[in-house]
Amino acid sequence: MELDKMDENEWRYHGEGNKSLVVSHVQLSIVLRLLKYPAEDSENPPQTVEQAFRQVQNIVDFSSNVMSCLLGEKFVHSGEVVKLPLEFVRQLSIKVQHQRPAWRCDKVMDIYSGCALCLPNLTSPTLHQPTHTPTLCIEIKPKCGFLPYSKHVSQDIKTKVCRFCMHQHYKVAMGTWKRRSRYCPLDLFSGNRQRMHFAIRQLIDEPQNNLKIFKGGRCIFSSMDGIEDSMDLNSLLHHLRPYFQYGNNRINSHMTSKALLTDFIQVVVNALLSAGGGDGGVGMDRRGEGRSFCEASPFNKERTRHGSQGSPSDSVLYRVRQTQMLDTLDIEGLYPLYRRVEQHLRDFPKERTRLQMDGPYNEAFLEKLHKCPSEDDGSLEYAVSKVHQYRVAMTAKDSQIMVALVPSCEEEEDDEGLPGQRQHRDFLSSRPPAFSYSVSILDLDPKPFDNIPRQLRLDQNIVSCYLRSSCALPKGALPSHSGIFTAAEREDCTLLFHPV
Ligand SMILES: O=P(O)(O)O[C@@H]1[C@@H](OP(=O)(O)O)[C@H](OP(=O)(O)O)[C@H](O)[C@H](OP(=O)(O)O)[C@H]1OP(=O)(O)O
Ligand SMILES: Nc1ncnc2c1ncn2[C@@H]1O[C@H](COP(=O)(O)OP(=O)(O)OP(=O)(O)O)[C@@H](O)[C@H]1O
Repeated sequence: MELDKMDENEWRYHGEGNKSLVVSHVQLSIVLRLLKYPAEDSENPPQTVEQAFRQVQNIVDFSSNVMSCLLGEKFVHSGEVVKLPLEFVRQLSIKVQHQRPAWRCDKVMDIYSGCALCLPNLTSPTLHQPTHTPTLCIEIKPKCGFLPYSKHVSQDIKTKVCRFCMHQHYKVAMGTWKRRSRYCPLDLFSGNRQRMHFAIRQLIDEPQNNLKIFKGGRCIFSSMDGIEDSMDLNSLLHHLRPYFQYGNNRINSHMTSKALLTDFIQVVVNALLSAGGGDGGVGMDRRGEGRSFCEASPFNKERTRHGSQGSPSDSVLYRVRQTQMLDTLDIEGLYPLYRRVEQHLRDFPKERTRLQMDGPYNEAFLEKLHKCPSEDDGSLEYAVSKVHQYRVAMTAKDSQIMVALVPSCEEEEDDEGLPGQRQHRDFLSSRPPAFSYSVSILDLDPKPFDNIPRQLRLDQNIVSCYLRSSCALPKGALPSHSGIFTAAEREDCTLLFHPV
């Protein structure tokens, strides 16, 4: 890629989240991830070019020096900061505007700084021996996979029902989504194949922003139109069918939709549970802590034949969950420590730099993260360490897992994997046809220190809303798939939520 000869026609809209917009190159297997700003800032850039550059560099450093050590290098692609010509960025912004989902247009692409992150395109990895079959890619945003076990948790419900399942009630009440998802992260992270299968099936039924499927680098299944349902199961099955017609199925050219979906999910489960060997990151083993079932999950516990032992310690799920569990105190226990740090910074503003509240994310930061007294000794250092650990856990709770699959055939069995991606590659050799695969973790940006009060408010709102809506359900009734709150009640909700 020659930065001085950038042509917007060689790039297309790929996707976006809350903070960044991603475009992919039409030929090369790379993407550019550009910052987004609130639309009201579109006339005046909210930060200088230097600040934008620092922000993107911080993302790279946080990913490569911190998250990669915890999650395992093989899963993490930190990319590099690039400085793009402003005219190219402006033209690109115009070109992609009409493809952006309306619900994301409260933010605009940064057209002022020219800074972007260049990453390998994980939805269409280049193969040493190119195959004619396009890569199939599944992106899952699993969210928090454990129940808090901290003594600081004030509401018993938080130790029984997971944050995602409670949050679903709040999202529906607020009109974010029309229906609640029946996906539960504790099922996905359980390591139990039946529960994982069930979890992925629920994601397919109600993808929200937790599931996207790509074929040949193009998104073929998601609910990116927000509350308008855009996903179509039949169309997904149509795309999947050629990958799963095998043996007798191929000859008979008929495979039931159920069998097709079962095989597809099985391949994804295999990839999520598989190892990849090598480095495994440096997380703490907390597998035994906390309950492993969420009471709101519709998965019937009786169906679990062999219990849930947790995922293998070298799998992506294990690494993500271990890192999430650096949130040992829960937001309720963390908040007083945030206040301790905040008070100190108010008294000594220059300390913000020494304490690395906004980076740099280097070895010294990692050391602060690890060197934490086991008990609160009342020190600033303890509070800072815990705040840093919490922010790292937040990043892991909001990250995405990308599984890229390519059907493997004998001629390809000697190649060296999915190049451009340092992670492992293996053959999934169970009943469905063998696939070579790569697993990556995306969106490993640092979460700002100043977001912590918002986290506490959101936590209180979610719990209040859940308690209110679960009281509204008849005893023993399964959660319904419709909003519980009227517009007036929604207003009322806010009165219940305690201000911080
Ligand atoms: O707080 P949560 O759990 O709702 O997570 C936010 C996500 O909402 P979700 O519940 O996944 O739909 C939210 O995702 P959406 O915009 O809803 O797709 C963002 O990922 C947000 O992160 P950031 O502020 O952009 O860095 C996320 O905020 P952080 O809490 O990670 O800062
Ligand atoms: N390296 C990559 N290769 C392929 N696709 C990518 C890559 N990075 C991001 N994407 C796609 O772009 C989308 C948006 O990226 P990302 O999740 O990083 O945005 P974000 O704004 O940080 O998200 P969030 O809402 O969590 O803050 C992803 O969901 C994914 O589909």
